[in-house]
Amino acid sequence: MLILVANLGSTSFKYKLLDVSGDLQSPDVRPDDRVLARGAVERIGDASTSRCEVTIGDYHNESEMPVPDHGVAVQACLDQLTDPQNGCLKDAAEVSAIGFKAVHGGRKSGTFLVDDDVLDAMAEMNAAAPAHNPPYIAAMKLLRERFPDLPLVAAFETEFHDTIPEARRAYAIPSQWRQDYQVQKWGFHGSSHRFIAERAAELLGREDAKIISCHLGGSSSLTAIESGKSVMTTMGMTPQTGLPQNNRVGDFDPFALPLLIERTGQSLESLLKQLASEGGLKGLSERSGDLRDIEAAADEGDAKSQLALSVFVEEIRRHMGGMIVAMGGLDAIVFTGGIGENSEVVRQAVCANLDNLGIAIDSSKNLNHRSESKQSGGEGSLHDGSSNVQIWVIPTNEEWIVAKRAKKAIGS
Ligand SMILES: Nc1ncnc2c1ncn2[C@@H]1O[C@H](COP(=O)(O)OP(=O)(O)O)[C@@H](O)[C@H]1O
Ligand SMILES: CC(=O)OP(=O)(O)O
Ligand SMILES: [Mg+2]
Repeated sequence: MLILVANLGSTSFKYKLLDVSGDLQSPDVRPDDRVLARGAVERIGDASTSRCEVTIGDYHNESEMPVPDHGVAVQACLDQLTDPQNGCLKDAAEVSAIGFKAVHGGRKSGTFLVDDDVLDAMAEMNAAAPAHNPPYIAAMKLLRERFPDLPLVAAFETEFHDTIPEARRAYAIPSQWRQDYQVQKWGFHGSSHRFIAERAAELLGREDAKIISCHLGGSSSLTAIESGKSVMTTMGMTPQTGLPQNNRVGDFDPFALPLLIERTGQSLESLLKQLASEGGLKGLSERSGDLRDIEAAADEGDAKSQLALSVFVEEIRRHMGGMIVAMGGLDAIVFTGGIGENSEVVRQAVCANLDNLGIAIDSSKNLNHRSESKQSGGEGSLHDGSSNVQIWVIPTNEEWIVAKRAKKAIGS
């Protein structure tokens, strides 16, 4: 049984075609062995450097081409998959469903077959998730047109956080806003944090561990996980909140807005647009929302890029502290996502000087992680022998979680 999973990130488009036959709970199941095809387009919107990569069976190709938006990326990947020579989707009937790592469904939090009501629910949240929901809706419509007989499944990112206690979900606002308009901390990156919860339990050899999952990428969030369940997360009502994002603001005081309207003469709409596309790491560095560019510039002494890096790290540490107290301890920190998996600079700075809390990173393991974890697909531990808390890098596999959820949603 095959499921195609589409993952439209804020800066990327990734897909995997997965074989989900048989009992997926069995300990013998290895998600990496189930991938029949995968593809990724990075740096979407950064036309000069967008990178496309595709692997279908033994066929592998990497190229650079301008990819201005997710629509072009989805179309390019569909062309690869249906390519008469190397494609593996020549016959759509071979695929049982297309799963989407959908972001904000508002009144719909869970996993659903995509119908007009689901598309409407997502559209109602466009203003809350402007970088995410519109491209998902467009991709769902495109794929529905292209493969009218295939069920489409939306696996919303908020579902994993349904277990967070109310005291950590409620904003201190008039309670009617929460009751009537669901203004609350929803949390996102649920598929990634769930994958980390499952894989970390295997690696630690226990189900009851207290874990901080650091998903750091184009969008970033931390989640505190206790016994496999989300108990606290950094993103709130929308994926603009929590940590500074690539070009979205992160936590911010809404009362700066009336002041800015008064002093700049700009409209609320224009200021919100800037907070959602000119803020975050891009706003701080005035250079780029991509950490690779920021690290390179910081290295050359660029003060704004150095500040962007420091703010990002300080925010991660601030939330980590809150999570350790909320859980009453910590067994493991896991780094994942494009930044978490690749940036030794961020991992080192996040874990620095925490010996008093029993957290000690082995700097040389951290520095050499990329070259030494090739055999294990990028997975590996970074903690020093003296550390009470384990530190891991675990490449995320959001597509695997979405595929499992989609399989259930179509009743298989
Ligand atoms: N080698 C690297 N070093 C540092 N940061 C990296 C590296 N590779 C990717 N990144 C960061 O990861 C981000 C992409 O992360 P990813 O999780 O794939 O994003 P998303 O799903 O949000 O689009 C890039 O924007 C960049 O900031
Ligand atoms: C919130 C979310 O899913 O973010 P991204 O896909 O950009 O990582
Ligand atoms: Mg992502």
